[in-house]
Amino acid sequence: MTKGTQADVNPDLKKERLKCNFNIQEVTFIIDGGKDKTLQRKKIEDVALNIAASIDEVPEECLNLKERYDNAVRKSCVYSNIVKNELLEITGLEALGSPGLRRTADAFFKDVSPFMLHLGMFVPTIIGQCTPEQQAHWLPKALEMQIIGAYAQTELGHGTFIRGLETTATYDPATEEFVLHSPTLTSTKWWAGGLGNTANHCIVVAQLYTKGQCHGTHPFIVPIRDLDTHEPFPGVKVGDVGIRMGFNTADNGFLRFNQYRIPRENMMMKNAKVMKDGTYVKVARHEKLTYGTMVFVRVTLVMEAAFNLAKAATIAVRYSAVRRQSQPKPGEPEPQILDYPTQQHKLFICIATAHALQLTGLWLWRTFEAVLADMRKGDTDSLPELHALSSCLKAVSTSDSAALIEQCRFACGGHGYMLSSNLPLLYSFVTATRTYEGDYTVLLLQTARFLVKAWEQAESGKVLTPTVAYLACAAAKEKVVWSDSVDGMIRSFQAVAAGKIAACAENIKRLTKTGTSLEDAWQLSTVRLVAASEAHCRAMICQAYWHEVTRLTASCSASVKIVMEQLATLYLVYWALETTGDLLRYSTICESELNKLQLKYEELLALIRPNAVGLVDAFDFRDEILHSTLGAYDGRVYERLMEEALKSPLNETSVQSSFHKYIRPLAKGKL
Ligand SMILES: CCCCC/C=C\C/C=C\C/C=C\C/C=C\C/C=C\C=C\C(=O)SCCNC(=O)CCNC(=O)[C@H](O)C(C)(C)COP(=O)(O)OP(=O)(O)OC[C@H]1O[C@@H](n2cnc3c(N)ncnc32)[C@H](O)[C@@H]1OP(=O)(O)O
Ligand SMILES: Cc1cc2nc3c(=O)[nH]c(=O)nc-3n(C[C@H](O)[C@H](O)[C@H](O)COP(=O)(O)OP(=O)(O)OC[C@H]3O[C@@H](n4cnc5c(N)ncnc54)[C@H](O)[C@@H]3O)c2cc1C
Repeated sequence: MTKGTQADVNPDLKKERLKCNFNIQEVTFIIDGGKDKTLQRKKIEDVALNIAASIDEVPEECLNLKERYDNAVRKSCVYSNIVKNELLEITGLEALGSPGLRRTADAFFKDVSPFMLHLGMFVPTIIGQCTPEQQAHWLPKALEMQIIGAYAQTELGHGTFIRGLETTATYDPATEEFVLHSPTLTSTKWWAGGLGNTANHCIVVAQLYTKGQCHGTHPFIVPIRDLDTHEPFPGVKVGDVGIRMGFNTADNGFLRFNQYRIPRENMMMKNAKVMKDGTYVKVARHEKLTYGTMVFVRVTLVMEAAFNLAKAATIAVRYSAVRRQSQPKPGEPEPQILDYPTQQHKLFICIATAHALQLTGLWLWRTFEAVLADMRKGDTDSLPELHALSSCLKAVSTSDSAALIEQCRFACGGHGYMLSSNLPLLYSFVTATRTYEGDYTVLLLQTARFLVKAWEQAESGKVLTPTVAYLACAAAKEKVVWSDSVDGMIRSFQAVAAGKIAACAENIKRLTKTGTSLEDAWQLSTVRLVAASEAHCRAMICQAYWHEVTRLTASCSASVKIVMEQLATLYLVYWALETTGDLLRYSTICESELNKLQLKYEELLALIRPNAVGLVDAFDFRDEILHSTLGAYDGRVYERLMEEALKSPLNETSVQSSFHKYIRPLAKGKL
C-alpha cells in the first residue's frame, strides 16, 4: 500500500479508517495464510516494486498491439531477472507459487506477461510429468530462462475433449525419434499462451503411436524455434491467434507440424515410457495422471479468483467511500454512496466471497499437497476426490469472481467504465478463467460423475470420502429442519445438494429402466447434474469457509473474530436468500423464517459498514498493484482521473489532423 502522508488522504477515507474497530494486520495475516507469509510477501514486494515503479513511460493501454507486445516482452525480461536473481533467493523454488510473486507480477503487467505460461504451466509440467533425469536436463534451463516454453494442448477443433485431439506423435525406432504431425486444419494447436511469438519450446500433447498402436494422449517437449535466430524450425508453423477480449499481451498462439522429428527422450516419461525398440510401458497407477498439470492449475485458480476479486472489491469500496451522490434527505449533504444499503449489498458480498475463496483455496492447496504426498508413495486412492473437488471449486470460484468483479464495476458507475479504474481489464482477464483450464459446465459435470457414484454408495451404506460424507445423513430423504444458526444453514445447504444429487440419480435410474441407454440418460439429466454439482460446491465452500474462520480466529483478538464471523455469516445468509426456492423444497424453512433471514442480512450489512474500508485495507494491496484511479489508498479519485485523462494521446494537441482532413472539408461541402 502506498500510504503517502496523511495530509494527502481524502478526508472521507481518513474518517473511515478511524471508524475501523479491528486490527487490520491480524486480518492480513489470516488472508495470507500466516504472519510469516505476509512478511515474505512484503519482502518480495519491496524488492520488485522499486523497479516496477518506473517501468512504463506510456500507459500500456495507449500503445498499439505490436508496441504492447514488445513492451510486455521487455518488462517480462526485467521481471524474470528479478525472479531469477532476487525472488528465488528469498524462498527457493517455492517462490514460483507464492502470493508475493503473483502480486508483484501485477505491478509490472496490467494485462498479462507473455512469460506467464512458462512459469504457470511449462515449468510445473516439467516438474509433474518428467522423470528425475529429464527434470535435471530441462528444469535448470527453464528456470534460468535459457529456454522459454508454452503448453499446447488445445487444438482448433478440440479443447474440452482431450481424448479427441488429432496431433500425432508416431515413434520411429529406426532413428529413435517421434514424428509430430498435424494431419488436419482442426488439429492445429490453438490458444497456448506465450506460443505465438515468444516461446522457443513447447509442451505438446499428442496421440502417441508406436508399433502401429495408439496409446492415447501424452505430453512431449518440443523445440520449435532456433535459440539464436528465433526462426521456427522447418516443419513447424507458428503464429499469433489474433486479437482477443483480453490477454492481448499473453501471446496466445497456433502451431502446426509437418512430419517434424524430435528425439525419443523428449517424451515426458514419468507416467509412461516408449523404449528404444518402440515398446510402450505404462508406469503410472492411474489412467489420468497425465492430466496432472490441469489439476494443479485448477487448484491454484481458486486463490487466483479470490485475489482478483479482492482487488476489485478494494477499488469499489474505497471509491464508494469517496464518492458522494444524491440527496435522500432534503437539505442534508449528499451521502457517501457506501451508505446506501443497495451499495453495501453489491459490495460486502464481494469482500466476503474473496475471504471465502481465499480460505477455501488455502484448504484446497493443503488437500492437494496431501494427495501429492500419497501419490509419491504410490497411493492414488484420493485422486478421484481431488479431481472432483478441484473441478467444481475451479468452476464456481472463477464464475463467482468474474460476476462479482463486473458487479464492482457497476458499483462504480461511469468511472468504473474507465480503463484507468482497472475494472474493465480485470474483468476481461478473469472472465477467461471460467473457460480456460476446463470450461465451467464441463468441470461441474466431472464433479457430478463423482457425486452420483457417491450417492449410490451412500444408499448402499458404504463409507464415504470426507467431502461427500454428508450424503450418508441425507439418504433418509426427509426434509432437513431449518435453523438460521451457522451449523443449521450449512446442514440445509448440504440437504439441498443431497436432494438434487438424489433426484439426478433417480432420474437416470428411471430413464434406464424404461430402455434409455445410460449415456442418453446421463445427457438427459445434465441440466440437473450441473445444478446439483453447483449446490454441492456451494455447501462445501460454506463449510470450509466457516471451519477455517473458526480455526484461524481461535487465537485472534475478539474484534477480529467478530468481524470475520460477521462476513462469513453474511456469505451464508446471502446464499440462503439467493436459493430460497431450493430451501423451500429441501428444508422446513417457511415464510416467517425467510423474513427473519432477510432482516438478519440487512442487520449484517449495517454491522459491517463501519469496517468496510478497514476490511479492504486488510487485503493490503499496494497502489502499484491495483493500478486504479478509483482505488488508490489516498482516495484522490478526481485528481487521478484528470491526471490519467491528460495522458491520453488524444490530448497531445488541441486540434487533431482529422479536423483539417475531414471535418472542415465536410462543413464546407468539399468532401
Ligand atoms: C515472468 C513473468 C511471469 C509472471 C507470472 C507470474 C505468476 C503467474 C501465476 C499465476 C497465474 C494464474 C494462472 C496461470 C495459468 C494458466 C493461465 C492460462 C492458460 C490456460 C491454459 C489451458 O487452458 S491448458 C488446457 C486446459 N484444458 C482443459 O482443461 C480441458 C478440459 N478437459 C478435460 O479435463 C478432460 O477432457 C475431461 C475431464 C473433460 C474429460 O476427460 P476424459 O479423458 O474424456 O475423461 P472422462 O470424462 O471419460 O472420464 C474418465 C474418468 O477419468 C476421470 N478424470 C478425468 N479427468 C481427471 C483428472 N484430471 N484427474 C483424475 N481423474 C480424472 C473422470 O472423473 C472419470 O472417472 P470415472 O470414470 O471414475 O467417473
Ligand atoms: C485466454 C485463454 C487462454 C488459454 N490458454 C491455453 C493454453 O495456454 N494452452 C492450451 O492448451 N489451451 C489454452 N486455452 C484453451 C482452453 O483450455 C479451452 O478453450 C477450454 O478448455 C475450453 O475448451 P473449448 O474452447 O474447446 O470449448 P468447447 O469445449 O468447445 O466449449 C464450447 C461450449 O460447449 C460446451 N460443452 C463442451 N463439451 C461439453 C460436454 N461434454 N457437455 C456439455 N457441454 C459441453 C461448453 O460448456 C461450452 O459452453 C486458453 C483459452 C483461453 C480463453
